[in-house]
Amino acid sequence: MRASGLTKRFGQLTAVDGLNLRVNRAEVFGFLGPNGCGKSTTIRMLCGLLLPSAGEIEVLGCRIPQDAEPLKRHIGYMTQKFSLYEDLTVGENLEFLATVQGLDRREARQRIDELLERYWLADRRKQLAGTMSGGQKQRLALAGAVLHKPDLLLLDEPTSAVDPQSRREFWDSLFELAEAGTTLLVSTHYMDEAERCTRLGILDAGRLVADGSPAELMAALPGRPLVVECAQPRQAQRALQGAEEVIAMAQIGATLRVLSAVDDAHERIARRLAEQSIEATVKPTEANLEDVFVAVTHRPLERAGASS
Ligand SMILES: Nc1ncnc2c1ncn2[C@@H]1O[C@H](COP(=O)(O)OP(=O)(O)OP(=O)(O)O)[C@@H](O)[C@H]1O
Repeated sequence: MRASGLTKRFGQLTAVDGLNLRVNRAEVFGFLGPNGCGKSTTIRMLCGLLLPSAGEIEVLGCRIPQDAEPLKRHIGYMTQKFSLYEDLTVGENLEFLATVQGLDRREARQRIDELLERYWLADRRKQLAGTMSGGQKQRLALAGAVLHKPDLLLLDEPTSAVDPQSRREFWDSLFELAEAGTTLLVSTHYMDEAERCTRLGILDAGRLVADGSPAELMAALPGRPLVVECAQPRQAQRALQGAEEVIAMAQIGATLRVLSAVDDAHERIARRLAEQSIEATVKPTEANLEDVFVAVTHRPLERAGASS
């Protein structure tokens, strides 16, 4: 999948701004970014549901939007909001989708049986979809999205409404699909999910601000992360605000994570805090994706993942 100069304007707002993107076959490409940075808009353009204001898209050898119709048979799309029929049973939802996808009756019956088994839904076939838990609904939505064996699956924050255990199971299912050759593009707010992607694109205000494997992004981090442990992390954050050696800061639980580009940051930060009579321990720490996120978006993670 390739996109170049991809842009979407809604009136005065440029939601996606000149995005260049390349996703290779069987890759698990993660889209990471704060709320409203343009992830959903990009995904909707990539699967031909939304017309770009400018730019070119090529998916599985087809040009979007010109060839969007034949491409629909080869791609699957799953949104963060449950979009199946709550007043139909699990089985009826899949049967309906199989009809929409043009599967013949025998083929549909076989495929539905297979997917109900694979996604642990076999004993829920007759249950109304609306009465299932968040995790079960997402498994059903995934079964629906892969019913026609798409080559490319686009998932827009598929795990935002499910608990950590269900998220892990859901990701196991995604890797199973990738292993079988499906290309996956998945947007997420969660760092643990981002870490599992083979490649990541970080979006901020409609622009791609980082692109690479999690290891590459961490290696390219400008500077070294430090952890400041003190009784009042917010007070420490205020004391370091605007300091020239600080690239970015984020409060993580009871500690403050500080990114700095200078070699003697450790001593300089400890001195600044001492000058303001803030008792703190400053320690170097291993870089993680959260640091990359904070460095490229200049936003703390809590705010980025606060809603949806
Ligand atoms: N149909 C629309 N009309 C007007 N503005 C829109 C429309 N769709 C999206 N936007 C705006 O475009 C921007 C990007 O929205 P988008 O939903 O793509 O972000 P996102 O990164 O998916 O956010 P979230 O993580 O909250 O789902 C936002 O400012 C949003 O309000």
